[in-house]
Amino acid sequence: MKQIVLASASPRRRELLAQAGIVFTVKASDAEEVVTENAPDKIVKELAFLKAKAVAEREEDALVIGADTIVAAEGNILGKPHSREEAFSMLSMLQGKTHQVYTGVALIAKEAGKERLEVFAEKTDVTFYPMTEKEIQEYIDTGESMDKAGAYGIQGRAAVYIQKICGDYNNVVGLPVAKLYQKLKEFTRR
Ligand SMILES: Cc1cn([C@H]2C[C@H](O)[C@@H](COP(=O)(O)OP(=O)(O)OP(=O)(O)O)O2)c(=O)[nH]c1=O
Repeated sequence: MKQIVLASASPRRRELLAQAGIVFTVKASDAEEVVTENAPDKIVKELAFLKAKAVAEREEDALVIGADTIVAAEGNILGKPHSREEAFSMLSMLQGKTHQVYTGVALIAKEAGKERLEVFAEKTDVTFYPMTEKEIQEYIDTGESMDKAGAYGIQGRAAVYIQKICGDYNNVVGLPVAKLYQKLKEFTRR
């Protein structure tokens, strides 16, 4: 099989892909993340594609994987917070309710001058217990908010506020490895 390249700077995506037993190299994407879509599943697919494309342009014979994660809550699209205040308002929106986490994945295979593309999105519902203002402030103090969509990481201290999830846990952490593995099987068979 041709070389697999993960177009991501995210240590979590790296760990999840390695956990799936996939051998790969990492080349962080410098894609400009410009969104033209409105629906959350379309946004993550668009961004995953842009990230994969930026790396695939520099490859001759490789299968490049790009991914993007966002949170959708009551019509709002939440990416990474830019400030403490923004993190506070995101978590205030999420506490005591159910929201959706979307991860888009783009696969671009380049071989003998030809290019093939597969893009998909996976959704997971996440329900938060209610949080007091003090708990939200204390959570932000942990420093776990800033590099994560929706200002929380299910895999860290925020775990104590997760009442339930419906769907793939790994999708929330940033990469739906099970679906990706299935898609990779199909993709490399073709
Ligand atoms: C909701 C949630 C998000 N996240 C993370 C996954 C993503 O890494 C991040 C969303 O940012 P992304 O822009 O999807 O990815 P990234 O900038 O971290 O990495 P790259 O673009 O180089 O691939 O939020 C968690 O780790 N845990 C969670 O519970």
